[in-house]
Amino acid sequence: MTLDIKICGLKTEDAVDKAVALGATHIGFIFFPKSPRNIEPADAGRLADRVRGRVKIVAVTVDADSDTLDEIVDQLSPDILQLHGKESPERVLTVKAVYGLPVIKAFSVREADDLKKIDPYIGIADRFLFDAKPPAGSKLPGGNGVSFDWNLMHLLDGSVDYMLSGGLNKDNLAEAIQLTGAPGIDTSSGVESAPGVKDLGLIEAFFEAARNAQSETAVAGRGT
Ligand SMILES: O=C(O)c1ccccc1NCC(=O)[C@H](O)[C@H](O)COP(=O)(O)O
Repeated sequence: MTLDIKICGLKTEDAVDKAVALGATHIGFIFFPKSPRNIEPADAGRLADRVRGRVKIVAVTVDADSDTLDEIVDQLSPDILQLHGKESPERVLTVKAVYGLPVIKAFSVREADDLKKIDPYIGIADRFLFDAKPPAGSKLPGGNGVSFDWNLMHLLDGSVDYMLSGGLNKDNLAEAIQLTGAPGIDTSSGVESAPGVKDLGLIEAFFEAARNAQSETAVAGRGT
């Protein structure tokens, strides 16, 4: 099985081009004004047009109202909506019905009980994204560059499709993949030189780490 790789919080042509050239399956644009990765819908649309059809375009929003979502969908034409706030199952159903797009529902994780919070969304959200709880004082529900205890993922029903997220970088990716067997991974801070500033060298190193981790996992899995 190939690993889905999402590079999130893109704001520049060179970072978009690099991520896609290296094999990103998903790229994410952040629509959250407090984020250093926030982008205007029209600017995101122009960036997405460079690579449309070669990668899934993900719009990341946080408890966005309908007018905000209308504008984002109109200007960006995303393939997927990532809901990274406290959206209820009913809201997810409404969003899916109105826009006809799949939804990734994000959850923040610190302890085992946090994984149970997905239960009402099973059969509603198309995929889950597990991120770390924001550190105290953070203004951001995601993109904080912190990880959670990946061992918790062993508690998850194996049929749940998800992306692992939170503080992933070139140095910890192999361990995260080997420990969780995640079908998808997502990073933002781990490929940045400063908050909101993507680093082409770090993007390259992240994909190299992903390639190495996948081949090691395949070799390890062969004899079992
Ligand atoms: O990245 C942000 O600034 C952000 C702001 C508000 C909501 C979500 C946000 N990011 C969503 C993502 O999918 C990130 O890639 C994910 O949280 C992991 O981030 P990081 O720990 O920095 O790799």
